Amino acid sequence: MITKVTCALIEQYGRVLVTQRSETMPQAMLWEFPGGKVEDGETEIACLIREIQEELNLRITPVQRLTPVVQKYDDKTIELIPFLCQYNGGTIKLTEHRSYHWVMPQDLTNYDWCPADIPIVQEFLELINEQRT
Ligand SMILES: Nc1nc2c([nH]c(=O)n2[C@H]2C[C@H](O)[C@@H](COP(=O)(O)OP(=O)(O)OP(=O)(O)O)O2)c(=O)[nH]1
Repeated sequence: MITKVTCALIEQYGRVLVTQRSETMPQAMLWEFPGGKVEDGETEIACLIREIQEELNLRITPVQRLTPVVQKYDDKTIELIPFLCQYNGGTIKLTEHRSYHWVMPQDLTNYDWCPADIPIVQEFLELINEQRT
């Protein structure tokens, strides 16, 4: 069974939002793009909007689906589905995470990422470089 998980690359003023998982979550203390598991009967986009509202109190619009990553962990296999997202409003209130940073793209590789996020960071950096050339 593969668990579908969506995650949001929320951009604002040239930075992207990254969140750190708490001590009590699976993949504890690692950095990720916020999001969560798709519920039965829910679309990926509805899931992401709901999760970002619940976890961060932010309103977003997913605008571009990037390449999903299948990752096996000890207890489960996930398909992590990333979306580039537009920030629409709200002030961050953390309900689950330990912390968050707004990060310049060139600094993204300095974080200790959940394994599934590493290819997503790479794809995001390639996209940004294409936009610049
Ligand atoms: N939200 C999110 N989860 C990620 C990312 N990368 C990554 O490996 N994951 C993993 C961590 C978790 O094992 C799973 C997401 O589930 P979740 O965030 O809803 O975790 P949860 O605390 O509800 O987990 P669980 O106890 O119900 O198993 O995907 C990411 O960028 N964003």
